[in-house]
This record gives sequence, structure tokens and C-alpha cells, in this order.
Amino acid sequence: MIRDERWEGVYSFEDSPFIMEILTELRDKNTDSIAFRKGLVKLGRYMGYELTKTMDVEEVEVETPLEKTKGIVVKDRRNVVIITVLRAAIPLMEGLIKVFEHARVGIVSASRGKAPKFEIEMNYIKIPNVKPDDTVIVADPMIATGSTLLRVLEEVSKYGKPKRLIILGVLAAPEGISRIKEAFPEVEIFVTKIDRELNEKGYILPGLGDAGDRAFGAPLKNP
Ligand SMILES: O=P(O)(O)OC[C@H]1O[C@H](OP(=O)(O)OP(=O)(O)O)[C@H](O)[C@@H]1O
Ligand SMILES: O=c1cc[nH]c(=O)[nH]1
Ligand SMILES: [Mg+2]
Repeated sequence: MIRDERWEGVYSFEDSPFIMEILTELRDKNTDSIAFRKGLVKLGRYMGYELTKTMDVEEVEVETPLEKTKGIVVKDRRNVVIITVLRAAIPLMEGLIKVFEHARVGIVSASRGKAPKFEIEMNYIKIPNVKPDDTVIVADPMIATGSTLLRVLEEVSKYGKPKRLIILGVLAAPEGISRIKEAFPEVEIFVTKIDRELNEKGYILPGLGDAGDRAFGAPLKNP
């Protein structure tokens, strides 16, 4: 995990060859939906595992069949709320919940409109109560303009103040990170890599394309 010096609390996993290999497969335009979804599930699991390294632990005593010894529990792992941003975060959440099996899960829908406004349509919001001991992990693979996550974080903030507020994604553009950190300085951001820039349609370059479409197929516009 590498801290990015441009912001406080922003980390990438460029030092992990395995995570970078999964990212490479996701970027490849020849990767089909099955492999794309599997890649996102894997990232949820491995990035979730990496996150546990930043969590508070508690020393406990454990009795083996032979004698007593010291052990630990990752205390924070038991107080996690995962917010799944439809659609693309579904496979990411599937991996995350393998690591945070006690998690309460919120589901929100967010659909980004066209450039230049990138209006966010958000019409399904189910978020559990957030307690002071909680670590809230907002899962969304792509942080592009940041419009989606700004809207989601506004909503999540209404449900209580957590111990930690985390965004876990696959790729981010610098513009999106800056907008989010400006509005929510306390938020921590973990992504595999921070890419170069956005194109005029708000897609991350080099990116991986439309994460939702690649995972689930492009929706029919006018049935
Ligand atoms: O940072 P932003 O500029 O807001 O873009 C990022 C959002 O775009 C994608 O969602 P999309 O609206 O395509 O919905 P989908 O997951 O259903 O495809 C992606 O999953 C993010 O939620
Ligand atoms: O590159 C991008 C930007 C927004 N949403 C995506 O799915 N991909
Ligand atoms: Mg999409």
C-alpha cells in the first residue's frame, strides 16, 4: 500500500504485483464479463484483506489444546458497514464481504448522466444506522469526476458519524479525488491505482471503460 503524496489519506496498491496483475486483466478490452466480474470479486477480497492491516486490533488470550497463549482479534473487522453503489460495485462487495463477514450492508443506486453536467440519479437508498465504532466502506470501482461518490457520501452522512469513512475503488482520476477530499477531508481513499486523467466524456484514461457495462453488459437505452 502506497500513500499518495498529493492528498492526505489516499492510498494505491501499485506495490502489490498480484493486485496489479488483476487490474491489468480488468483493463484488457478482450476480458469478457465473466472474467471481469471475477476480477472485481478478487479485488474486493484482496483489497479488503489489505485494509485489515490498517484496522485496530485487540490482544486476547487463547487456550490451545496444550496451553494458554496470546492472540489477537481485528476489533474493527466486526464493526463494518459496506455501502454498495449499483451497479458496478456488486462484485466488489461480494469479495469484500468474504473478509468482513459481519458487515451490515447498505445498497444505493447511482447513475451518472452525460457530460458536462454529470447529473446523478439516485432513487434507491437503503443504508443501515451508522454507529461511532463503525468503519464505513463505500465500494465503487470508478472514481472519475467524483460526482457519484459526492452524492453518495452526502446521503451516507445522514445516517451517523463513523469512526472511519473509507472509499474502496479500482481506479481513480486525480480530479475526482480532489473534489471528494475537498468536500469530505476525513474520507480515506483506497484504489489499485490513480490514473492519468479524464476524457471529455468523463471516462478515466487509460482506465478500463464502463465498469458497469463490462461487468453486466450495456443496458438497452430505448426498449
Ligand atoms: O465519478 P463519476 O464521474 O461520478 O463516475 C463514476 C461512476 O460511474 C460509474 O457508474 P455508472 O453511472 O456508469 O452506473 P453503472 O454502475 O450502473 O454503470 C461507476 O460505477 C461510478 O459509480
Ligand atoms: O471510466 C469510467 C468513468 C466512469 N464510470 C466508469 O464506469 N468508467
Ligand atoms: Mg456505467
